[in-house]
Amino acid sequence: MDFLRRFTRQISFKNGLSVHDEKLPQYYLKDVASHCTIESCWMVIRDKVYDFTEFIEYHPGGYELMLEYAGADATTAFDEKPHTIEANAMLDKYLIGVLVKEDRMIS
Ligand code: HEM
Repeated sequence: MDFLRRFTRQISFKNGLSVHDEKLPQYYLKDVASHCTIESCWMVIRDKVYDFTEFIEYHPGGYELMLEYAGADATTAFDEKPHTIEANAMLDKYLIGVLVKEDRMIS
C-alpha cells in the first residue's frame, strides 16, 4: 500500500494539473481562506480546490484534524497522514476548481 501511495503521489507531482482540470473555475488562495469553518470548509490539495463541507464531519480521522487546514493548503498534511488509495480517490467528488497559476505550488 505504501508503494502504491508513493507511486500515485509521484504521478500527480510529475504531471501537475490535467487539461480537464484547467477548464475548472480558478480561485486565489485568498478565496479559499474565507471558507475556513465547519459550515464552509474549502481546502487546497496539490493545486486543486476542494469543498469538503459535506464530508468534514464524516472524516474517519475526526473533523478536528481537518478543521486545522480549513481555508488553507492541506497538501502536506494530507500526504503525511496514512491515507489509502481509496481516500485519494474520494477527493474527486469534492473538487470545485483549481488555483490561479500564480498561487500554485506544483504546476
Ligand atoms: C486535511 C487534512 C487531513 C488530515 C490531517 C487527515 C488525517 C487523517 C488521519 C490521522 C487519519 C487516520 C485515522 C485513524 O486511522 O484513526 C485519516 C484517515 C482517513 N482520512 Fe484523512 N485527513 C485529512 C484530510 C482528508 C481528506 C480531504 C479526505 C477525503 C476526502 C480524507 C479521508 C480519509 C479516509 C477515507 C480515512 C480512513 C483511512 C483511509 O482510507 O485512508 N482525509 N485522516
